[in-house]
Amino acid sequence: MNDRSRRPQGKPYRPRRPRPDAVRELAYDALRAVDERDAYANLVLPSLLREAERKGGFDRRDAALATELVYGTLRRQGTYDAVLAACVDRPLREVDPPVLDVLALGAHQLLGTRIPPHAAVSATVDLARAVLGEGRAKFVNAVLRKVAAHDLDGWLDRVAPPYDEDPEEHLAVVHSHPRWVVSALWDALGGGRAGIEELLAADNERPEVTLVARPGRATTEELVAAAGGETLPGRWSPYAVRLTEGGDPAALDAVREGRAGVQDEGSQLVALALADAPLDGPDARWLDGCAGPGGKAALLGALAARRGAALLASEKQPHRARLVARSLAGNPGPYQVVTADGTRPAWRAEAFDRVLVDVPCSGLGALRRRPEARWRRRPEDVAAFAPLQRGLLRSALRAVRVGGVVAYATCSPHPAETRVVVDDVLRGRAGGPAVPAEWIDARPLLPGLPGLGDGPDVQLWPHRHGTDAMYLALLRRTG
Ligand SMILES: C[S@@+](CC[C@H](N)C(=O)[O-])C[C@H]1O[C@@H](n2cnc3c(N)ncnc32)[C@H](O)[C@@H]1O
Repeated sequence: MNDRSRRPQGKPYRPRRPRPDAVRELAYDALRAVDERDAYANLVLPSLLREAERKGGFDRRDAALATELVYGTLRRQGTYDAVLAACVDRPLREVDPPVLDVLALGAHQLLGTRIPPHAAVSATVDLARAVLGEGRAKFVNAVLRKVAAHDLDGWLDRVAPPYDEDPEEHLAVVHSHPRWVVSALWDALGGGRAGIEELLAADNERPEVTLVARPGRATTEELVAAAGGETLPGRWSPYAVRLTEGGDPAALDAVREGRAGVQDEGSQLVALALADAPLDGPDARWLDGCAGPGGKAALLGALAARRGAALLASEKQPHRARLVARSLAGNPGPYQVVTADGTRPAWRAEAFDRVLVDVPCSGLGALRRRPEARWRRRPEDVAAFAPLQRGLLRSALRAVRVGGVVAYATCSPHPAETRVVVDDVLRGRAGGPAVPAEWIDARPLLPGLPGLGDGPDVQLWPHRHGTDAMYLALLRRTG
């Protein structure tokens, strides 16, 4: 008698259809949202995690694994695509996107984690059965068995061209960046192979969560005590605390009450350098012309309050202006939040003593924070920002009084968004009159930071400074 004949009469046979484990199912849902709806992983994942925790049976370790699977799969997508292309007998663009997402999730478990290979394959095939069906699960199984034949280094030897033959393509595959991004970052950084490799590797690391204790509102000691031991002081900013074990910043009272916030040290340094730039004459009116969502505005507001200065925080997008208002709520000194287009300002010329314009940009300096961003950006995006960046800088220079200081900042190191924009505006190139202004050497305003180059502007780097790749130019209006 075989097993089949022993089944109780009347109960229909159902092939085994195991439930995939909840962690992988959640990771797959996040990858689909990023792929299908252009969602941002750092927004979609927390909401999926909250939902899973609400339903129960999903603990902190599950959340950590799901986060690692989603972020790692997205960051390493370029490398995994090269590996998968070698294991699939048709072009990857002919493979359905949901199947590719499952394959990439499996490849990450096999090549980028310590999950044992048999567990990585079987858990991913279970997921495939549930979300793709039996036929495609067999395909997933066959492909992942091929992927499992080598470790990551073994695959890189096979799929990346030798560095000597094609350095940019080699780095693109090994460090999982689009080739044009490798090229752009290398141009901006300069130097040889070691530096660019360190930068690309830093982009693939999960950044520490850094907090800012807004001066006069919270102290770093308070944050360290509340965070419970797993912290380090900031590398450069006296107001920074690093949560070395991650942790949940929203659980801290100071963060919930807006007295502290989550803020990369690079962003803190931009606000501090503007506040500390030498100034003759009055120092009473400060402007943040591109304030949303409000991180730098909140630090500037606290610094301005200590000096008896007032801050005007302006933002074009109404929903982002609301976020600015939230981040400034409770600021101890005078401030106002307005919704305004910074290129057609609602304020008088020469009304301010210090002005920040942290302009919209390609974000190539913050790739470690947004794992999918590098695959979404296109080379033409970089040039597309330039007219707006020039317009905002010109308006900022008109808004500041003679002798006052403007800080121009980007979270991109691309010269077309940084030095070229500033030079164009100072020289009256690219469609606008020259505004009389001179450079201020920004380097002494970032004390202790190594490798700041020849100045007068400053470019920060993740691999050198542990910050996002923020750019800062400081200018003084001269006429
Ligand atoms: C890089 S973000 C600023 C980040 C902000 N300084 C912070 O630290 O939270 C640039 C901001 O400029 C805003 N923006 C874009 N075009 C603008 C314009 N014409 N005038 C004013 N703000 C603008 C964007 O909506 C975005 O919120």
